[in-house]
Amino acid sequence: MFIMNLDIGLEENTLHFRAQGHGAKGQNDYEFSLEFREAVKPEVQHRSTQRQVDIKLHKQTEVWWDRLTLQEKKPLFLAPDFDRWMDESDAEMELKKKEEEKLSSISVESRVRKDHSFYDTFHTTADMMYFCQMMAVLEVVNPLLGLVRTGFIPALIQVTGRNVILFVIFGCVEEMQNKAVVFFVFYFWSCIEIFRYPFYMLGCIGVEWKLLTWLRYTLWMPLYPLGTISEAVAVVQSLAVFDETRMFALPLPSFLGESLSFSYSLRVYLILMFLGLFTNFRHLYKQRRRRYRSRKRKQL
Ligand SMILES: CCCCCCCCCCCCC/C=C/C(=O)SCCNC(=O)CCNC(=O)[C@H](O)C(C)(C)COP(=O)(O)OP(=O)(O)OC[C@H]1O[C@@H](n2cnc3c(N)ncnc32)[C@H](O)[C@@H]1OP(=O)(O)O
Repeated sequence: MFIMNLDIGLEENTLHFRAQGHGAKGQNDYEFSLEFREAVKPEVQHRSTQRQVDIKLHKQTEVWWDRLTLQEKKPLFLAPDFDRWMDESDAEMELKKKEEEKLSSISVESRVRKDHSFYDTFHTTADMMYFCQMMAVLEVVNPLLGLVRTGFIPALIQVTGRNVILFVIFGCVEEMQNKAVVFFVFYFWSCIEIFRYPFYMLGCIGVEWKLLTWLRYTLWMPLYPLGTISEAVAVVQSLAVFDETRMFALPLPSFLGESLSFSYSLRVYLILMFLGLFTNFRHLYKQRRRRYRSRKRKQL
């Protein structure tokens, strides 16, 4: 049978079908209308093959219907497809299953959304971080001007190290901005500053809180290595991106090849990072000893 001139539509909850078919008995017109018992969604999907036309409609609300059509008497041509037939309890089960699937997809979605906030640290905090790190340049300027007794080299190592990570690795490489490592780097940086800056502020008005002083001179022990390790992870993760995008690649004379990837500079930087960690760790350890030794002497 060949089906031609197919015309299917839905008007006022009534399905209209019209087509011409060419089969064993020659050419025939086929036509029917079905008014549904309850409201159906206005979208009608249909698919026709040489043998049949499949029409798919969805109920407006997924509830059990006592019968399909508004008219009580079933049209003669209408026969159920028993492969898909469901009685009321089957339908209830199906609805329950769908409801459960919906609920579990909502909870997965909200879990994913929560995870997103973890991966979205950069976009939510970058502006604040840029501002703070630009201000942090003063930490290098202050000892130079003799305003504070901070070690110049340790301050330079710390500020330069953080700025390379923030402005170059995270700021310039979009692929890095959604990575979880951003969260860890920012977290370890911030953890110490919550105590260090209030310690300085109180120092300016000649106040000392013992617990705050202890935290300022102790927390760096776990935080500095953790901070440096997270920074190293960020640098390692960015190497491939620099290789691929050729961003900041150094142009070379043609006999040496096209360009030298920035990732090579970063490999050298990785070594400097651990030298920087060692220098600052030693510096902070000395500062701690000086602090507590001088206090003990004062107490004696
Ligand atoms: C040459 C460039 C080479 C580049 C190479 C790059 C390699 C980079 C690798 C770096 C890798 C590490 C990156 C960083 C990671 C992290 O930060 S992880 C998180 C943990 N971090 C920390 O715990 C470090 C915190 N930072 C610091 O402690 C300091 O910034 C410091 C410079 C490292 C150490 O400072 P220090 O010399 O001990 O001095 P101060 O604490 O600053 O104190 C000196 C005295 O001055 C007073 N003072 C200082 N600043 C102020 C201020 N703004 N206002 C008021 N007073 C201040 C301070 O109170 C001290 O006074 P006294 O108490 O009377 O001694």
